[in-house]
Amino acid sequence: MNSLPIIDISPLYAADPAGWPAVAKQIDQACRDWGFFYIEGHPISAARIAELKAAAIDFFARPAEEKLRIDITQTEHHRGYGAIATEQLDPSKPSDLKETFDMGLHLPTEHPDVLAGKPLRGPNRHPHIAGWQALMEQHYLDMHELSKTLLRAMTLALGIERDFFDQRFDQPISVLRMIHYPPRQTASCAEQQGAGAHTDYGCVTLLYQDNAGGLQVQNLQGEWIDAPPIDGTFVVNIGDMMARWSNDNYKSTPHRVISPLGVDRYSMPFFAEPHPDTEISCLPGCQDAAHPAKYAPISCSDYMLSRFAETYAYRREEGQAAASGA
Ligand SMILES: O=C(O)CCC(=O)C(=O)O
Ligand SMILES: [Fe+2]
Repeated sequence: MNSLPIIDISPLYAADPAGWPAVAKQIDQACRDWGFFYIEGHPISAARIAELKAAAIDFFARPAEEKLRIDITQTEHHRGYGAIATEQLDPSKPSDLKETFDMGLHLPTEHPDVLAGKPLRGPNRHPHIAGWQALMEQHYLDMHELSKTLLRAMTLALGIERDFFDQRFDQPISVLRMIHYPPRQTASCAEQQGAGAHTDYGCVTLLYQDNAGGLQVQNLQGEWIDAPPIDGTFVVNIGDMMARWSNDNYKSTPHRVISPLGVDRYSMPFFAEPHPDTEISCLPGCQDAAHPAKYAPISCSDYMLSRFAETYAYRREEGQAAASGA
């Protein structure tokens, strides 16, 4: 087992449900074996992806002072631009050689969640680039729908109500991120990584990667294997919150990015996370007398904040407060 499964999800879009269970079974198996797989046959067009990549190249090439007008470290709601070395995904390595743009569900300042000061709730911060905001907002919605299609397939395999995740992913804290990895400067990857080894915090990640290469996934033997770019696909992986929700039936697998030498790399993960008040407690069907629930229930937002604190120095106090239930 040294290459990730590729699953054609197009039958999930057929009105006739006869083809759904076979796809659900493949997804379920891939989540148990690997926590990682590719999907093809999804509805996101090549033209959309090309437009997004062009937008990413334009934005990240702009002067630092322009990008830093929406500095993520200066916002309460974790939106906007993260300069190189803002994140350190692997604490045993130097900070990540990448820059990022993050957006979420836009909630205006008068929304009750924002007025109540709920973490991760608030307005987006977009660069002033013609067409940018409309493109990103449309893509956010389309990725949200795609993630719900995958989650619905999981409910079939897990034997839970079909709308279990639909309800919980209403008004989500999902994040759409653009990433630019400048070319690696050193021959050895030990001291300079695009993204240090990590597991994702959330439920399901859907990743577009361009054709530069560099994503690696750890297999069961602990070896790093390449997850090469495959045109027209997204790489899907399970995050820690879903591993916890599924009582570790679904795996959250370490991965990293070793940026190529001499080539800029662009990627775009969509991190699907539920509504912040969602209780993450062992899913029905994932526990029995021989396999009791391993994890205490926790709210989605408390879990996310405690994990952010490990990656971003500037969010540490808030994360410690969440972890201690303050
Ligand atoms: O850029 C990539 O290919 C992967 C990024 C990633 O793993 C992350 O942002 O969590
Ligand atoms: Fe990741």
